[in-house]
Amino acid sequence: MKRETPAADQAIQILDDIVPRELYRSLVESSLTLDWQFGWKTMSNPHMRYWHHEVGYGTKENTEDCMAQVSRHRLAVFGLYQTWLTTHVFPAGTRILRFYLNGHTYGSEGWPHTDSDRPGEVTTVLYLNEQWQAGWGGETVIYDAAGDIACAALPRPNRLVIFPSDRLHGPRPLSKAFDDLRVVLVVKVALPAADAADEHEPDPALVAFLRDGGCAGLAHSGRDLLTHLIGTYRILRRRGAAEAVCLAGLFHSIYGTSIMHCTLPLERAAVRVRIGEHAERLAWLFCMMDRPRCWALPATAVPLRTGARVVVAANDWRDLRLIEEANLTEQGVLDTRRWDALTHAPDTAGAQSDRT
Ligand SMILES: O=C(O)CCC(=O)C(=O)O
Ligand SMILES: [Fe+2]
Repeated sequence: MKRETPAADQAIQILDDIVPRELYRSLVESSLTLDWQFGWKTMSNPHMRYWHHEVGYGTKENTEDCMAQVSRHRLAVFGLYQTWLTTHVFPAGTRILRFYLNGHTYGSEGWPHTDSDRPGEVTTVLYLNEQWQAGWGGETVIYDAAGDIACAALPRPNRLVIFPSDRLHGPRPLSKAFDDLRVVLVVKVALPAADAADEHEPDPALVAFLRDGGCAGLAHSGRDLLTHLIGTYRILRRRGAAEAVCLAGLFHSIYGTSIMHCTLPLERAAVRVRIGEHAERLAWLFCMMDRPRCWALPATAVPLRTGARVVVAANDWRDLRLIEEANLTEQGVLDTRRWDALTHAPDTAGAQSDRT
């Protein structure tokens, strides 16, 4: 009986060369420096063992966002990749549940499995081998409901495969002719529920306060300042940042900054009443700090625009960097070099809070 070729499976996407080239190269280079552990297994066949490096510290049962752990990895490029995924591939409100790399050699195999049985979750597989020959095998195969092959993707360089996590899938064995490590970067996400669209929006009363203060009339990064502030708030919410940090992000340049000189009629006391003392102080510090110079300096002597120096507490310093990262991401100007400077700047923050 002649079998019809199945129509393209809409739920599966194979995307070539969409990860920015510099980011991809950096991921490949980073994968060569990792401490790999052998013995990772797929529950569907525990006899099959392979190499593994965990970045997101999640498990299959995990439903919590692990973006913060990914950002804390020694290699900043993983944070950069998750930022790219959650701003360019997935909608606002997407949570990252798993983030790891697997390595297979000839003889160390995976096995067909599902990643989750919860609906609304999606698996992404990025191949990190810089060349691939068809004869080497190692395709990621995604099966249909009848257990037949719906899609087979060769692990080609800079190829990203995306499919629902509840679909049966797995890597095919490698040929003996392949004498290297097949490396995949796997990120599993939970898409936002359709009715949770507003979860990442700021309080309309605060937006009205900023608009009344003149933020909508002030040009910023090709748009107006209010749009930029709301975008920064959304990014921080997506990252799971604390409420005060998100609010500081929403107000982060209202007093002017070393880059943007503005004098909006916004009184510190009025802002404090609306977003709380802690958030206001973070916003004020962010405006006053001599950025970007301060990121390369220790938090024990943070230079302000006035020439004074203050001591910033360790937690506040980390939160201020998080705001800067969201601020630059929102403007689309965060490149690897800037990210590294932010995340690897001296972290010798002061023990007590500044009193400015
Ligand atoms: O290596 C692959 O092709 C698939 C990886 C995978 O399915 C997983 O890590 O859950
Ligand atoms: Fe999987």
